[in-house]
Amino acid sequence: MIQLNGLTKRYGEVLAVDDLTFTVRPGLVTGFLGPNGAGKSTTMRMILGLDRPTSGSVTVNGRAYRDLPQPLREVGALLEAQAVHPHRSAYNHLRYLAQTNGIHDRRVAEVLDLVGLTEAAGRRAGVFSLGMSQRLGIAATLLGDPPVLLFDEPVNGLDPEGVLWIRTLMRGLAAEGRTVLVSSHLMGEMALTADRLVVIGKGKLIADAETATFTDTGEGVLVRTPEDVMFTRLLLLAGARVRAGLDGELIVTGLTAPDIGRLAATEGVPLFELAPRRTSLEEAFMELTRDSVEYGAAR
Ligand SMILES: Nc1ncnc2c1ncn2[C@@H]1O[C@H](COP(=O)(O)OP(=O)(O)OP(=O)(O)O)[C@@H](O)[C@H]1O
Repeated sequence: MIQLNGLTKRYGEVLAVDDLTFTVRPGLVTGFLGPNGAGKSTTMRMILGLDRPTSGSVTVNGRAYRDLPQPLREVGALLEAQAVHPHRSAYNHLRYLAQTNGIHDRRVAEVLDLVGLTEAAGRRAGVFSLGMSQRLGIAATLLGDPPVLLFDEPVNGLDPEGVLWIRTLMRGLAAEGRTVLVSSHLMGEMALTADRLVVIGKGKLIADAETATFTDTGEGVLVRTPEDVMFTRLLLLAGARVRAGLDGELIVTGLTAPDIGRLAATEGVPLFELAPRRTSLEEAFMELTRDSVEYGAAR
C-alpha cells in the first residue's frame, strides 16, 4: 500500500506536484496517468525518497521510504534512467545488487528466469537491446521479492511483444497480491493493464477511479436499422432521445440497449447493430487533461 497525503513539490517557480492525496492498493494494477510534465516522475521519486516533498507526505506500507529497514525487500522500482555498468554481465549486475542488499545469490537465477533472461545472463548488459535492458531492470526490481512495485513508463519504446510481456507481468504481480503502480502517458495502454487509474495534470489530481468508469460514460446506444425513420418514431414514443450518427445510424439515449432490443423485437423491426457507445479512453483522457497540458501542440 502506498499513501500520499497532500504531497507537494515545488521547484522554484514550478509547482511540479500540487497537493496530491490518494492511495495505491494491493492486489491491483494502478495506472498513474498524465500528459508529459504532469508530475508523475517527480511523484514517484518522492515515493522512493529520492526527492524531498516541499510539503505533505508519502508512506509505503505505513512508513516513509527512508525508514524502511530493507528497502529492496519492500519496494521494487523501475525508473526511466537505469544505471547499469555496461561491461558487467546481466548476472553480475544482479549479483552485485543482491549482495549489497543482503539477498542470496540463488535469487539472481530465479529473477533471471522470471524475466526470460537466463540464456543471456552471461552477456554484457551494455550490448542489450532496449527490450532486454527493460527485462534486466525489471529483474532488479524483483530481486527482493517486494510487495510494492513502481514502474515509470515501462513500455516506452518497446515493440508489441515487449509491451504484451510487461502487461502480463504486471497483471501477474498484482494477482499475487502486490501493490503495482505504473506510470504512463498512454491512456489506451493503461486501459488494457490497469484496474484503477489515477490521472494528474499540472501536478494536480484530476481523477482517481476504476478503469471501467472512464470507458463507461453513458454516451448512449448505437442502433443501425433499415427502418430508421419508423424506429426513430417508436423510440421517441417510448421516451428516448434520438439523434443521427454517421452513416444513417441512430444514437439513442434515455433507454438501455436491452430496452431498445425488446422494443425492436415487439415491433418486428430488424436491427443490424445494437451497441452501447463507449467513449474511447483516449478521448476521455484528452477531455480530462485538456486544461492541464503544460505545452499544448497548438501553442
Ligand atoms: N529537478 C527539477 N528541477 C526543476 N524542475 C523540475 C525538476 N524535475 C521536474 N521538474 C519539472 O516538474 C514538472 C513535472 O515533471 P515530471 O518529470 O515529474 O513530469 P512527468 O509527468 O513525469 O512527465 P514525463 O511524462 O515527461 O516524464 C515539469 O514541469 C518539469 O519540468
